[in-house]
Amino acid sequence: MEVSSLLGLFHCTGSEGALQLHSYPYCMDLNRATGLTPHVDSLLVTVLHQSTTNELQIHRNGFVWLLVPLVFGVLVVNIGGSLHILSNGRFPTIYHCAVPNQIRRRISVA
Ligand SMILES: O=C(O)CCC(=O)C(=O)O
Ligand SMILES: [Fe+2]
Repeated sequence: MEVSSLLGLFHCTGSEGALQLHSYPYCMDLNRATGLTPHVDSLLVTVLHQSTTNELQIHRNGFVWLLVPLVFGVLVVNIGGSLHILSNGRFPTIYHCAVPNQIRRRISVA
């Protein structure tokens, strides 16, 4: 399916989207901090920049959480639930979360 067709389904006019800024203060006691709880993104795609720490985790094979490596200058693309449905699962969405760091504040832009 062409991107223009997908945008047509959502009645996008070419400038739809949202910018989310996340700041996770450091927390020495991780039992007292939740970060961003496990979820799937709902829209087509999320483009994420992790600036300081690699506390983004993805859920694989139904039981294991993997850390997404922090690579300088690299953006993470999360497939959203809408794209999962529209592509009949060809582009599967992924369950993910962000946990706080014990010594450094985490900042991300999505
Ligand atoms: O801060 C992060 O790394 C995760 C952000 C996220 O999952 C989102 O904005 O949907
Ligand atoms: Fe997300």
